[in-house]
Amino acid sequence: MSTTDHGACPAPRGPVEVLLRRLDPEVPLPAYQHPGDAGCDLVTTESAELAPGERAVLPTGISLALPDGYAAFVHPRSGLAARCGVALVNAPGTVDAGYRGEIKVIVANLDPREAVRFERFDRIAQLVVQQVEKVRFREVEELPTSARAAGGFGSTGGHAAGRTGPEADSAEEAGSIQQTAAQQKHYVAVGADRASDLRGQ
Ligand SMILES: O=c1ccn([C@H]2C[C@H](O)[C@@H](COP(=O)(O)OP(=O)(O)OP(=O)(O)O)O2)c(=O)[nH]1
Repeated sequence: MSTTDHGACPAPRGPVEVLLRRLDPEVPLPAYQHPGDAGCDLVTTESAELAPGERAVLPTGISLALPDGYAAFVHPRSGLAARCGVALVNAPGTVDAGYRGEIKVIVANLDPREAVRFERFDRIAQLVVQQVEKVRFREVEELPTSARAAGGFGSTGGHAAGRTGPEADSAEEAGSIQQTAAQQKHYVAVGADRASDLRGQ
């Protein structure tokens, strides 16, 4: 469909070709699960077990040559995060266009009580490839004004705005302890799905 058929909507772009090398001959190629998905899944080629609070750097068995002007970002999988407490320590990990080494995933088990186990070829993260701008910094004495100015870190209200003094802090603390107990009940309820989420079944 051309641009004129849709008014202001640009025509969809075709996929960008990215050169990929398998470092493990059996590793499946990263694949998008659904049309329209932003990320394709990365698997671990090594099994691993992480105790609560432990982290590991897991190999994916692939390396890439991204075109200039692109980068790939290693993002967490929300199902693993919600069901197992698995996070990526450096999320999102940045894979530079010039990097030719194996892509690795730095996983951490944030669950306070349960270990998490990854088997070979479990899907542990997703890779989002994006165009990135190269900028040239120009130093100035003063920046142009803006509506937000230097406001940040809760300046528009909400959770962080309440934490202003010792009393507010202890009320927050009591609230968060209650919340943790409620969350732990929820973890037990969803725990049965932990294994299936790793494999996406
Ligand atoms: O989650 C990640 C993050 C990075 N990398 C690879 C690709 C990236 O191009 C390279 C370097 O990453 P980064 O620049 O984040 O690391 P650094 O600690 O700044 O190291 P360096 O000094 O090598 O740039 O490591 C991964 O495989 N997985």
